[in-house]
Amino acid sequence: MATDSETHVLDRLQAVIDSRHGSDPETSYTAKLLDQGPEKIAKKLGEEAVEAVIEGVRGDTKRLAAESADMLYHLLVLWSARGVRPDDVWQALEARMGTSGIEEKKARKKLA
Ligand SMILES: N=c1c2ncn([C@@H]3O[C@H](COP(=O)(O)OP(=O)(O)OP(=O)(O)O)[C@@H](O)[C@H]3O)c2ncn1[C@@H]1O[C@H](COP(=O)(O)O)[C@@H](O)[C@H]1O
Repeated sequence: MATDSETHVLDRLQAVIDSRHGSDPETSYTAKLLDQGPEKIAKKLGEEAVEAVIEGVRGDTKRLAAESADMLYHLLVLWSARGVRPDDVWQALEARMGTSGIEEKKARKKLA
């Protein structure tokens, strides 16, 4: 069985988020978000993404890292609300490894 240090923090965070379905929104921010539904969570993710973009443009690396963490947390909450499994995303990324970004772009155009 994998220990905490062997399991990626995103997978551990996803497990905590998943466990918050049905928890008290007064004591859990995740439960509060999940109660509000995927549309509200997606809107919140958009706001967090904009904050990360702003720090990316400003170039403050510490603030960019902090805003990136906020953004990733909200993305994981959205995955949980919509039933996307992190492994699905990791597999999509794995499948693209070894192909260039340009090839990936051409493949997407063919699918469209
Ligand atoms: N990683 C996070 C995390 N990142 C950001 N946030 C929260 O996201 C919110 C973003 O701040 P904002 O100012 O944008 O929003 P806000 O004004 O607080 O909230 P809104 O009313 O606008 O929605 C803050 O309240 C942060 O605390 C997080 N809340 C929880 N987690 C993780 O989720 C776990 C479970 O949290 P609970 O469900 O709260 O127990 C925690 O142990 C953490 O590991």
